[in-house]
Amino acid sequence: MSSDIEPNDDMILEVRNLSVSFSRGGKQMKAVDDVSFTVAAGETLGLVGESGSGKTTIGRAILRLLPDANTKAEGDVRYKKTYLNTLSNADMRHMRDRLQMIFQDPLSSFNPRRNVEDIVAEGLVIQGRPASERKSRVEAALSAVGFDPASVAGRRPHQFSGGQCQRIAIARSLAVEPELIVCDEPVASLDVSVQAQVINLLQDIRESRNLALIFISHDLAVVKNVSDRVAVLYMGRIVEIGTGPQIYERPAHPYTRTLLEAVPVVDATHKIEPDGKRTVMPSRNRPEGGCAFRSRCPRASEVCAQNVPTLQPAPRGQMVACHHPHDEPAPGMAA
Ligand SMILES: Nc1ncnc2c1ncn2[C@@H]1O[C@H](COP(=O)(O)OP(=O)(O)OP(=O)(O)O)[C@@H](O)[C@H]1O
Repeated sequence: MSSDIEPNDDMILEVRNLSVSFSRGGKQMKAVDDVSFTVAAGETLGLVGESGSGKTTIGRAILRLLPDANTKAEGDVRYKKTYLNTLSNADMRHMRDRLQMIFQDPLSSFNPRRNVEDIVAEGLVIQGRPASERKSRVEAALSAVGFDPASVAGRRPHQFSGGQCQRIAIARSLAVEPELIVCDEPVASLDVSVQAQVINLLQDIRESRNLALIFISHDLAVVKNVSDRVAVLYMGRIVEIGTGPQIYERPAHPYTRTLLEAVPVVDATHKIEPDGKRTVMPSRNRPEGGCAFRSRCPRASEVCAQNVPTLQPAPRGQMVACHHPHDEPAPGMAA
């Protein structure tokens, strides 16, 4: 059986055994723990998990955008034949033409004194492209995200809505013609109607350019329609990874089911189970040994406290890290 973490011919990105820890007050805190996955050309991988599960850290680690001072990253990140983790800072800067990242709050990444044309041209200036080529590439990128270049190029970022700013950020990424974009919660701060527009835009661009996307969200529903495969993260580890139908129709991990049922979280330390019981959530410190989800898991048994579950093939073909995976369809799904 082919595994979701095994490379294939179309694969352009391979993340293998990635771990990231931050030092805080003299202590090491592991934000990402032994994560492996691949992304193929033109594929969208959804990366889902609740706040603090390590999604942004994975995205930043791929592009080497983590702060050096308090960060320790281990493992390999391979883009085609190049191990990004071994590159000099200068070579990595060049590599960012191929791999880009967009963020939840694009406005904060724009220089407010610059106009849209200069913002979209930023990567092209770093590449040393001549002015005439910059102009035509900026126009093409702005058109690709649905703007009339002549009417927006001279305006400043604060004159645009949140959705429009995200489209400018997407145009800035597209201008350097990347092959992969990490989209970190790109619609989380937008109105629902605008969310759909931005998601549709990303889909269209992906299809027309055979772009690969890593689409980060805390919400499984948001990534459902955009992802070919979905990886579910819990406390820095992938607990389940598979295709859309595997994850949404037959989720095998109890945590994936919790996310799908959208159980309301009361506060940071308690949540309400479907039967109304309040469950204490584990602290951000990973429990020693065993499965990190066990204190929230209705299926937990003794073995869950003893052994860390590793990703194994589930009957429906996805990979799941659980000692007691589900095999029945999700509630409301046909068998
Ligand atoms: N630069 C940093 N220094 C110290 N700790 C950090 C740093 N960046 C992230 N962390 C910690 O690492 C853990 C994972 O954070 P991360 O932002 O990757 O999670 P996330 O899943 O993207 O969450 P969110 O959806 O809230 O952004 C968190 O506990 C966070 O506080």
